Amino acid sequence: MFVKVCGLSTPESVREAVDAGADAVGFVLTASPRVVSPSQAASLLAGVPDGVTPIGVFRDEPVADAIAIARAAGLEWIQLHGDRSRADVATVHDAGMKLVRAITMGAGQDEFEDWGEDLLLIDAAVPGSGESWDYSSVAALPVLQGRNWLLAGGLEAANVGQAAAAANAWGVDVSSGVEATRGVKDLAKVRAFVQAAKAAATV
Ligand SMILES: O=C(O)c1ccccc1NCC(=O)[C@H](O)[C@H](O)COP(=O)(O)O
Repeated sequence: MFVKVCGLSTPESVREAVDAGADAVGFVLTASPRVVSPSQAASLLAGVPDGVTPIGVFRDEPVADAIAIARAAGLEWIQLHGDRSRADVATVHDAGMKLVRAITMGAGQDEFEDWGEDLLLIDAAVPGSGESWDYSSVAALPVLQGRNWLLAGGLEAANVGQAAAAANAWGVDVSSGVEATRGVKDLAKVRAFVQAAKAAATV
């Protein structure tokens, strides 16, 4: 099970996620209680070893702005939430970067198709809100079979195994479920989440 821990803003939380075995870490570079500046993201990157993928997270920014900000932070992967097009995917790849394309569970059928992104992320209606949804609603979608995609929205250590199984997910992403208060990561919750996700059955 691929595990991403998102919304990290301190060296301690990066270290905990990495030591626990996370495959990817997310730095939010858009308006959010978890926002970090490009220079903060750049210094947090120092704690991310080879083999763990650091990802810059954006919501409604034009794709060119997201690319420029991510570059300034030294990031090669970006996660784009909001209204996106196939052309945006090409723009990210033309810039030599990799893309996590985030959609909501209620997205139209076309958005679930493979647009050539490197990873798809299926999230709750409001990203980073901690809201859960009916994870089983995507389990049998033919368009997701054999795809690398991440389940997000309302996950925590206590439900990640069941949620991933219900959705038939390839990987998972968490933010709110590993926080003490909004925007403040709880290191014990980070570790417990990664361990629970890694112990869950993989598709
Ligand atoms: O975390 C935010 O505040 C945020 C703001 C704008 C766009 C994306 C944002 N977060 C993305 C994520 O952290 C994850 O992809 C996911 O939505 C986590 O959701 P949850 O575990 O329910 O907080």
